Amino acid sequence: MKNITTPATTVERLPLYYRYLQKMDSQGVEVISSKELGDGLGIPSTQVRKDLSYYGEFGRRGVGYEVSDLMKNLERILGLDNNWEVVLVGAGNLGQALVNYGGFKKLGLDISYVLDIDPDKVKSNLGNAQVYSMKELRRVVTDNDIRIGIIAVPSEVAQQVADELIDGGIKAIWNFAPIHLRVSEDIKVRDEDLSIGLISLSYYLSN
Ligand SMILES: NC(=O)c1ccc[n+]([C@@H]2O[C@H](COP(=O)([O-])OP(=O)(O)OC[C@H]3O[C@@H](n4cnc5c(N)ncnc54)[C@H](O)[C@@H]3O)[C@@H](O)[C@H]2O)c1
Repeated sequence: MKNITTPATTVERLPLYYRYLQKMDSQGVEVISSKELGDGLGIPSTQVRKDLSYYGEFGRRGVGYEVSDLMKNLERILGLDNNWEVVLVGAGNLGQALVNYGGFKKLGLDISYVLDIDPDKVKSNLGNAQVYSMKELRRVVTDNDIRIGIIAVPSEVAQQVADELIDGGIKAIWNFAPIHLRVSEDIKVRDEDLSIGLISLSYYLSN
């Protein structure tokens, strides 16, 4: 696999391809061209072909890609064939919305464990997950060999929560708290800030 030099922008587009293929598959589409795939996502077909070429030779010239075959390859490339169990810290407004969203599970990403510091929330159920006390963090993470954690706590405590997750064995963090987390190089952090999307729309309307 040539993904050592794969540009980050290509990696960001792979989930879009995968999701679109899932949609096409559910509609019974068996073969798709790079043009159809690109048109569905607003991405030039040349870019689609280039992105996929980092990972091998998929599809046939003049015919296109077999949808199920390309999906399987993307599942492998994206690690979605692993069926990751995910731990979420912070059963507040955002945490509840994330747990209740059914789309992650369809991608093989299951928010199976939720932790919170609030005793009123501990032992309650959130979606299919039970809420655990923070005292149980290490046990939950190590016993279940969980590698991915989501942070949905106030920013003042996010670093401390990140440290606790990492101590427990978490290797990748999806961080929704609006702070920059300090972590060692072997930990992958993905910051998510929905307000940036809204602010950028405000910017475009103002300029
Ligand atoms: N990135 C985004 O787009 C986005 C959108 C909304 C909220 N946020 C951020 O997500 C975070 C949560 O927002 P919210 O609206 O759900 O807040 P909230 O107050 O509704 O929920 C926070 C939860 O974290 C728990 N908590 C507090 N300290 C904790 C600790 N030390 N350990 C474990 N749990 C702890 C609280 O008990 C509560 O259940 C905030 O940092 C907020 O800024 C980000």
